[in-house]
Amino acid sequence: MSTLKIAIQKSGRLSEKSLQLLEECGIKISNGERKLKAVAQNFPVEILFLRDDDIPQYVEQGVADIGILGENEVWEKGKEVKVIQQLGFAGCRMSLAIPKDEIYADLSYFEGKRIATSYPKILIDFFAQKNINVFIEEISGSVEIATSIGLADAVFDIVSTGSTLLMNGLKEVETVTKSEAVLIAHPNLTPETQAILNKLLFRIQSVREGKQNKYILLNAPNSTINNICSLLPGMKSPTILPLVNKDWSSLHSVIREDDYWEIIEQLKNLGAEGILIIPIEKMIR
Ligand SMILES: Nc1ncnc2c1ncn2[C@@H]1O[C@H](COP(=O)(O)OP(=O)(O)OP(=O)(O)O)[C@@H](O)[C@H]1O
Ligand SMILES: O=P(O)(O)OC[C@H]1O[C@H](OP(=O)(O)OP(=O)(O)O)[C@H](O)[C@@H]1O
Ligand SMILES: [Mg+2]
Repeated sequence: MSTLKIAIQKSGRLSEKSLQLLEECGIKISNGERKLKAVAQNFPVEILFLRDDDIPQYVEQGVADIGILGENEVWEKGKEVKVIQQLGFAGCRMSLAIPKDEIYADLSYFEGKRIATSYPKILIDFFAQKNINVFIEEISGSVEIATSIGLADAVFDIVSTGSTLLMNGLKEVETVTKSEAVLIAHPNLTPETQAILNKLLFRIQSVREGKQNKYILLNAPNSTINNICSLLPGMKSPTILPLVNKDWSSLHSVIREDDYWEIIEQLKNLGAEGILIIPIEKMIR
């Protein structure tokens, strides 16, 4: 029987969330300490635990069928792989930073400067597009230290909270791009592995939709229930149930996580009471 080979990061920023996603998709993996390969007990997948930098190459070669990694690594490696799904975690930006006391006006600051980075390809492409000449110092980690040790004039690296830059006396001056974890696939999967991938994608989609939405229950006077329904259209339409108090109803619906603080004010103004917002584990439209 065919299996889908999934490459995930062995240890690092993406490891825990990648495993968690597979578990939320109902895939049971028992990875013994230090094992680099695991077979799921209840779904035809094999997990390969790798360095994230190597994942694009393995997926291009077909050693792994799919992989989970930061989109930044996909751009940097430039391999022949398909990005098939944004995964909504490991969100970060890739920025240029310079010593905090430097005066900065615009990108022309970087003309002729030395920039330390672990992402030379992304940076070369960026400055080529802007017609600015820079010298790149490629290093594989601790990039933010480069200016203070005299290796470079500026750095280009991943930024999330900005605290690494701050601790190293740097300021962020340009965001070059934004990245998050993505699922990539080999461009030509066999029909059998593609069928397993389709099942997995369906599960990922329902987990992601679940996270992006909330179940909402509330009580409201019958006089305003129609107005409330138009605020909360739900998946098909809201459910309305009578309360023992004949002038009131209970309404059940689904609301997007991003919208609910906004809408809750309006619901309260329409007389809604006893509003409950409940997490959804999986959602299938
Ligand atoms: N501070 C951060 N906030 C959010 N996402 C991040 C952050 N740092 C890195 N990432 C994302 O996580 C990915 C993996 O980062 P990590 O630091 O674990 O990589 P690494 O040191 O290259 O690991 P490996 O040993 O597997 O090569 C990055 O490519 C990026 O997409
Ligand atoms: O803006 P911040 O929230 O401070 O995050 C940014 C830092 O996070 C990453 O490194 P990581 O901590 O993963 O260490 P690494 O050097 O092992 O990659 C990245 O390379 C930055 O250094
Ligand atoms: Mg790496």
